[in-house]
Amino acid sequence: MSEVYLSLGSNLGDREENLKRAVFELEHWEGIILKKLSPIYETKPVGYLNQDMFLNIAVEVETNIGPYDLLKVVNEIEKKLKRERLIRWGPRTIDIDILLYDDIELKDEVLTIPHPRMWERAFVLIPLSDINPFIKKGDVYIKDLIAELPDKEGVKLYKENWYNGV
Ligand SMILES: Nc1ncnc2c1ncn2[C@@H]1O[C@H](COP(=O)(O)OP(=O)(O)OP(=O)(O)O)[C@@H](O)[C@H]1O
Ligand SMILES: Nc1nc2c(c(=O)[nH]1)N=C(CO)CN2
Repeated sequence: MSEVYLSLGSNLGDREENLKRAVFELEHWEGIILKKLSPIYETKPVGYLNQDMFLNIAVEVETNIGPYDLLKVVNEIEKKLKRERLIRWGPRTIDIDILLYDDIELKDEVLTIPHPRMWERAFVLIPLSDINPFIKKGDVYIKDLIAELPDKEGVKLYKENWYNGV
């Protein structure tokens, strides 16, 4: 089994319900074991600023599904939650990014792991550090990366203990 960390975000529709439904899908997917969930954070949009606030979480799963097939699972769950890609980095009911998959490094036209922008995003690293503060980029712990990120002020705790299924 592999240890995988995911980042989930929603800023369209019932954001919390979208996150719950996505986690429910992951939890009940064959070959995926839900291990840890972060609290929910409300976060200022980065990249494309003219959109509503996001709710973001990080999730740890164990899985025997390989990285490329896991991406297909992620895309299927996004489709199930009616994700539409209207504007790059724009509003979405749900977005699921694969952050880390064991210690593998992948970079091709389909999949890049570690996720290429995770280290510069407080909305990713703050929930991730709740799950595992010992994750490092090289020799640097993520809490020390967070301290340097300009968007860390835009990440606010929204709700803890928000999911009953785990
Ligand atoms: N680690 C990854 N996790 C999820 N998708 C990835 C990853 N690496 C590459 N991709 C590819 O990126 C494509 C576009 O992803 P998406 O439209 O969700 O980008 P985004 O989430 O809006 O922006 P960002 O990638 O900056 O978070 C996906 O269809 C997928 O093929
Ligand atoms: N706060 C926040 N900003 C974003 C997010 C997100 O999940 N949260 N996702 C993006 C594209 O993946 C772009 N910008």
